[in-house]
Amino acid sequence: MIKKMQRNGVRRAHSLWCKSLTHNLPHHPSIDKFQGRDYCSTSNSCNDDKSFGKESFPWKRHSRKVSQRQLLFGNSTVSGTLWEPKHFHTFSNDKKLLREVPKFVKIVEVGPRDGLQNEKNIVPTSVKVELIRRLVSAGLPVVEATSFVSPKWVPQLADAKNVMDAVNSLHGARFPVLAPNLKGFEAAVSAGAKEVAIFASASESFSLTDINSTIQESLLRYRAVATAAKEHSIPVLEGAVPPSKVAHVVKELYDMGCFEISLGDTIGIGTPGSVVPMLEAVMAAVPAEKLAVHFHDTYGQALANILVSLQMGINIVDSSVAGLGGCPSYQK
Ligand SMILES: CC(C)(COP(=O)([O-])OP(=O)([O-])OC[C@H]1O[C@@H](n2cnc3c(N)ncnc32)[C@H](O)[C@@H]1OP(=O)([O-])[O-])[C@@H](O)C(=O)NCCC(=O)NCCSC(=O)C[C@@](C)(O)CC(=O)[O-]
Repeated sequence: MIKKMQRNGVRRAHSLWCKSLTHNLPHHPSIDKFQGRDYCSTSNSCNDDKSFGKESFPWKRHSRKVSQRQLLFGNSTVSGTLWEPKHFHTFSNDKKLLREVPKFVKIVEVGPRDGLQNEKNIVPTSVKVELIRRLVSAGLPVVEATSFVSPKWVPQLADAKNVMDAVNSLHGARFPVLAPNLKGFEAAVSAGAKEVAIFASASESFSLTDINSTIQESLLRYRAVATAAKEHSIPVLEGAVPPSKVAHVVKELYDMGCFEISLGDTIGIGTPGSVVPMLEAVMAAVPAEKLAVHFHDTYGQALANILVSLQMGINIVDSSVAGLGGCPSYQK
């Protein structure tokens, strides 16, 4: 996101913001990156994408061989809804467009979790904690602090308990953590977490790669987490990923009691042309106020995607400090 902002000429405001957060943090390659020495990071990087298995991704970048019209109307599940005449009318002729953007937008900062989970070098706990402290003092109301996932799968966040021990003494923000199963949920609760986020994929192949289970198995697992969370009065968020079955998975998670569902374009291939129909489908199943969006700027589309989401009534947006981010299961 930050990279895109730089290209659009608003670098100063944002690089100052990032710098104030990361200035004087102990020397570490990941932190050096925040400080501008190397912005080409993880899944937000300029590297090319790859697909998962044989499943087709409606959000996936289309081949350049198809015509522009096919690009927009392609035969995927997201075909062309944005660009039907009614949408042209709404988006290009309606002078009230900007007034339709929500008056209040909540930013959910996921850098310490999504950003650092994919760093090659493991960031020391003290640096993570200092970063979180600075994000809170910058005024961010929600900072995803870490993940209680298997350290074999994500060694970068193996210090989740220690991070939470330190974060528990910080005030002024909420600190949700990720939990992929009951084991993670229980560890999160004993470490003092007050909110957990679960993450389900709408893609079978991605689900297998990321959490070693089918979508159905993951939903069963999450039902157990949601039930345990209700018993502890702990709110559950959800970070869903890609394409075709998004609305179905989102509805399942909503019915399970998730209070907020973040729609993640994990590999950064979303464009307004795919985001609008995806949101239309999801918003037909779940109220807009329950939804958040989570974009990666891999191909420079994050700001455009955020804008159309705001215009459609979404008012919760995930951010990641310095544009860090990426999913360890998705390696280029
Ligand atoms: C889900 C599992 C655990 C399945 O992994 P598995 O290997 O199938 O698990 P298992 O149940 O067979 O257990 C294997 C071992 O892991 C342990 N284990 C089991 N669970 C836990 C736990 N919670 N915490 C700590 N340890 C755990 C368990 O105790 C056992 O230990 P052993 O007996 O071998 O010593 C694994 O696949 C996993 O941890 N995956 C996490 C992957 C991940 O974090 N991905 C990134 C998050 S998603 C994301 O970034 C996208 C998002 C949300 O940001 C949106 C966007 O970016 O767009």
